Amino acid sequence: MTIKAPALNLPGLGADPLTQRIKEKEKKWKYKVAVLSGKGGVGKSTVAVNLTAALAKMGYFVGILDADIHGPNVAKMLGVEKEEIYAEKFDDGHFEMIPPMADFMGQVTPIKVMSMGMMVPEDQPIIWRGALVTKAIKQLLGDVKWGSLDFMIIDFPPGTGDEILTVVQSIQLDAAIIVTTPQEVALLDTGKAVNMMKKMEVPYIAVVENMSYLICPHCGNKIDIFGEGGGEKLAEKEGVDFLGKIPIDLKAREASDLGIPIVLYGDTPAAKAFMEIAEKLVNKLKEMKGDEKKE
Ligand SMILES: Nc1ncnc2c1ncn2[C@@H]1O[C@H](COP(=O)(O)OP(=O)(O)OP(=O)(O)O)[C@@H](O)[C@H]1O
Repeated sequence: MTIKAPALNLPGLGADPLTQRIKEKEKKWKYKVAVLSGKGGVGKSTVAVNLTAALAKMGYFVGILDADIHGPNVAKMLGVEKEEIYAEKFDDGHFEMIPPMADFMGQVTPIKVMSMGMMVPEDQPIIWRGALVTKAIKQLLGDVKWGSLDFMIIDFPPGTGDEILTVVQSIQLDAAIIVTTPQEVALLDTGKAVNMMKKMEVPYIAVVENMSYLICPHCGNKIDIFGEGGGEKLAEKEGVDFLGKIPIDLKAREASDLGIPIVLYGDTPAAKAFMEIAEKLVNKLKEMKGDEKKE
């Protein structure tokens, strides 16, 4: 007896339950923003965490997904690294992890955090190969009880690898924020990340320049140690937006080690720059989606 052949149940074709769950969850996230960088160490996670905290400070409900499988630091930067993660079991047998909320000095914030670092045992080295990366990222999107969010912020590893591809193929990103520093070596790689986002047809692409200048702690003067405008010129050349510059903040390391974002740590020039960048981003996204602008 022959029967009509069923379609192959391949991941990515929309037939598998995890892909379906991601699609359902995505409907409850208003704005989806990726934070990435061409080069490592430029402060991408610092920008992702502070953008998240700035949005929370503005009254938004924010989820942050740390998709940096090689160096997941977001949870530590938000002070939730040692949390025990609980999960809910569903009737069909799948589990969903419950993301912890970040709290600073006893005050709970509207920030839900989920990081690869929380989900893999610290004492077991994992060799991250393509299929593993894809599965892990998809689980962090679809097997987490994210609920309704104003913003879903995703922090990626540096470069243009599998993690970004998986996310872009799984959900419809609204924006990609590409972090650079003013140095030539960083700018070269930043151009590649911008072009990847263009190829992926992400609707809004913008560059942020981190560690751009120093404010002299004694005299309050701005010191341009790297010369002017590398990130801004690159954005202009590539035809994407430039969202702003963040100065070197001498309190950044202290804040990061304490698990407190700079924007919640003190009234520093970097904190002010992060708030301005977050406001510009909110206004841009609202404008794009035809939502009411923040005054
Ligand atoms: N504006 C800033 N002023 C001072 N220090 C900063 C600033 N931004 C980031 N840093 C510091 O630079 C270091 C690297 O930052 P971060 O971990 O955010 O970079 P990254 O690009 O995410 O790194 P990776 O390549 O590992 O993903 C950290 O010690 C952080 O505290």
